[in-house]
Amino acid sequence: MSKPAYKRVLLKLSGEALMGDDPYGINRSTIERMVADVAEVAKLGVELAIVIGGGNIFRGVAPGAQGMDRATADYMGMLATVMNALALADAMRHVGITARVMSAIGIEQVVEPYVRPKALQYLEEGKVVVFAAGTGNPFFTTDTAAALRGAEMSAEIVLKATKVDGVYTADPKKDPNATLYHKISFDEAIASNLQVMDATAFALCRDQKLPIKVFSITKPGALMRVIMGEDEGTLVHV
Ligand SMILES: Nc1ncnc2c1ncn2[C@@H]1O[C@H](COP(=O)(O)OP(=O)(O)O)[C@@H](O)[C@H]1O
Ligand SMILES: O=c1ccn([C@@H]2O[C@H](COP(=O)(O)OP(=O)(O)O)[C@@H](O)[C@H]2O)c(=O)[nH]1
Repeated sequence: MSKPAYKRVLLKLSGEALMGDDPYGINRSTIERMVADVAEVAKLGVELAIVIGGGNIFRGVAPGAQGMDRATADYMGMLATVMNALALADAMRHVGITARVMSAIGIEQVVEPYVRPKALQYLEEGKVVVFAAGTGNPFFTTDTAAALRGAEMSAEIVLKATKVDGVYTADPKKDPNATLYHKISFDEAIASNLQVMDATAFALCRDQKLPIKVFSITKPGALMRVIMGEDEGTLVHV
């Protein structure tokens, strides 16, 4: 049997993908399907660190946040990721995977704080670590948190599981003529201002020589194919 291509990965799960076809929130069958994919990979012995987004919850409260101070709205967004992280860890428990949630902002009664050596220890013990609250700072995104935690955990690659199946020449949701890249360099992605990930995340990964794979979370078996090093999604490389 072929072996996984990676020993340790940082998986960024889109918050917005969690809502499935619902207008906002967490869709039960969607999260169960995502967790089934993750469990399959964890059972291969691949060490999994996960950063989860918050767009699915934050989008629901966004109309009420209009005109709000940006930093305050961002803290609400970070709290949304904590809710998703708790839901994700609980769904993993249901399928026999031990997960630990660590938060970048202090809310000790709810989840333990992020402590790098502790996170590394969990990974070595074969537990899945779910990083909540992004970087803990407003004006950042969970994509940047994925780049940061990926570097801190010495992950071999950042896997961005999103709603599209890779990086396109333009936003495929807006431009029907956009074509998919098989691979693209960080410099090219930044210079072309491709919006699939923010420039801060791209720059951090480029400087740390941490490659990114962008692929679809809704496509059956895509995560496993990425883990096995098969041809799937787009590789963003140095
Ligand atoms: N050049 C591009 N290639 C692929 N996707 C793009 C591009 N430009 C914009 N996008 C959009 O970026 C979205 C993914 O980024 P984001 O909204 O941050 O998702 P996530 O919730 O996964 O973090 C895609 O759904 C896609 O519509
Ligand atoms: O380090 C971070 C990470 C996230 N956020 C806030 O949390 C929200 C939810 O994260 P994101 O949009 O990245 O989630 P996703 O796109 O994956 O659903 C963001 O919009 C920001 O408002 C933040 O302020 N700092």
